[in-house]
Amino acid sequence: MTDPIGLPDRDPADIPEFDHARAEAAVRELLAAMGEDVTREGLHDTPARVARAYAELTQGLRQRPEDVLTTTFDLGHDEMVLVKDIELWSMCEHHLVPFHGVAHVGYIPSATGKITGLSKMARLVDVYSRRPQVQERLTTQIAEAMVEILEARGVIVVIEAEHLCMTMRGVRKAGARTITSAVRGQMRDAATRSEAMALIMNHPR
Ligand SMILES: Nc1nc2c(ncn2[C@@H]2O[C@H](COP(=O)(O)OP(=O)(O)OP(=O)(O)O)[C@@H](O)[C@H]2O)c(=O)[nH]1
Ligand SMILES: [Zn+2]
Repeated sequence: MTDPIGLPDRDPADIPEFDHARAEAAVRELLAAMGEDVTREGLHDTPARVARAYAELTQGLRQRPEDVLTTTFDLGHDEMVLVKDIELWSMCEHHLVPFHGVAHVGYIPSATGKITGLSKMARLVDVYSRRPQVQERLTTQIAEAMVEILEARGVIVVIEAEHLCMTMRGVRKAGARTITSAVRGQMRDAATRSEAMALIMNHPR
């Protein structure tokens, strides 16, 4: 699969194991750069903890979308399926701080009615969220994977997220939400798209 936003899509098999020793050394350096005393008791296990946390937060780099979208049934269903409000936590690749929000993923199955388990759509969101990301790429990657793996005739992905790099630092605009969408195939038809958007936006908030 090609990455729509500039990155060659790396095969997870080509990505080396998370290098814990290297990450620990880097965290120790970062603490030292802050002026912290890296030998003080409270920080003793911090480099190892942070390394483990980042290994977890970036585990999507080592996962393939096709491995999570495996369960397909052939029900001959050819109407829209939409899973709303899938919680997501990702990490902005500019500042390595979180952005979080929800993803809404809808599709119209292939002509043969190939559908996937609903939880698999949420797993797909995780695969792409647990990487250093920008919201636009995250949105497009989810849509492309749905098209390519499920051969979906139409796909819509809408992500609403708050970026902590805009909230806890920088411009400090708490509550500002960024909305991105990616629409493919039959979901581009005006009527279908507006039906999907109405279902997505009509959430009780
Ligand atoms: N398009 C896009 N921008 C993002 C995303 N996450 C963070 N950013 C932005 O990336 C930009 C990086 O801008 P720079 O000027 O290089 O960095 P900076 O000096 O830290 O910028 P400020 O955040 O404005 O302080 C900022 O405007 C962020 O808001 C994202 O998912 N998509
Ligand atoms: Zn950021």
